[in-house]
Amino acid sequence: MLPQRLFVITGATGTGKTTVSQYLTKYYEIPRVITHTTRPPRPNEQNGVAYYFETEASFFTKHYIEYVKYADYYYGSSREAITAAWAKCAYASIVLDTKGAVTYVQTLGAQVVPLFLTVQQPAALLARLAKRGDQREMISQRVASAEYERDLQLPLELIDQAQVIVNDDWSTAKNQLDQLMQRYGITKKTD
Ligand SMILES: Nc1nc2c(ncn2[C@@H]2O[C@H](COP(=O)(O)OP(=O)(O)O)[C@@H](O)[C@H]2O)c(=O)[nH]1
Ligand SMILES: Nc1ncnc2c1ncn2[C@@H]1O[C@H](COP(=O)(O)OP(=O)(O)O)[C@@H](O)[C@H]1O
Repeated sequence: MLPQRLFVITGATGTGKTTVSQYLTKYYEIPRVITHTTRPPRPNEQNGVAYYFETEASFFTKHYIEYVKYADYYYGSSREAITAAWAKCAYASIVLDTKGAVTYVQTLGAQVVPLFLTVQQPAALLARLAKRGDQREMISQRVASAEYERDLQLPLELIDQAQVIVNDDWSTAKNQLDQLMQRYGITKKTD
């Protein structure tokens, strides 16, 4: 039986975490663990697909491995959700802020494969967020947050552990992901 592994995808807003998780689902059939948030949905985000969208009252009725406050909203992930993803597949991915990524490495140890996404010029992220359809006030609020600033840097706790993916160019990042999947013996399903 394959060992159960969790690809923890982390990095600042706009660096491509969701894009990477969608790529792993589409081409490697790796399901993403859906987390909970009190942030309002963006255009095209569906409840139960992008996140479980919660009110502050409903958020605190769930059982979390960890939860964080990020740019004024709560985000949390449950052990039940990971167990459900692993029931479908030996591998799963989850998209977390760097604080959550560190907690996962410390809690699940070798089962976690952290991927840290970055870009050489963080200023380029603003245009990506606008193109994604984020509202201007939400972009300003996000980039002004201490969490955004923090997540631009690889945390000390992940320095020897994380695969760093510089996502300036998507085809280069994709190649790096394909090589990583090969190393874990995970075959590409479609091209
Ligand atoms: N620690 C933790 N972080 C989460 C969780 N769910 C989402 N996040 C992170 O919260 C941050 C904000 O997410 P979001 O508002 O969707 O912004 P995005 O990074 O621009 O897509 C991102 O770094 C997400 O990876 C969670 O359950 N726990
Ligand atoms: N290498 C890239 N070059 C240009 N745009 C990109 C690249 N990778 C992702 N994007 C786009 O940037 C936006 C933010 O990516 P996303 O995956 O939503 O980031 P995150 O989940 O980290 O906030 C999306 O519209 C996505 O399509």
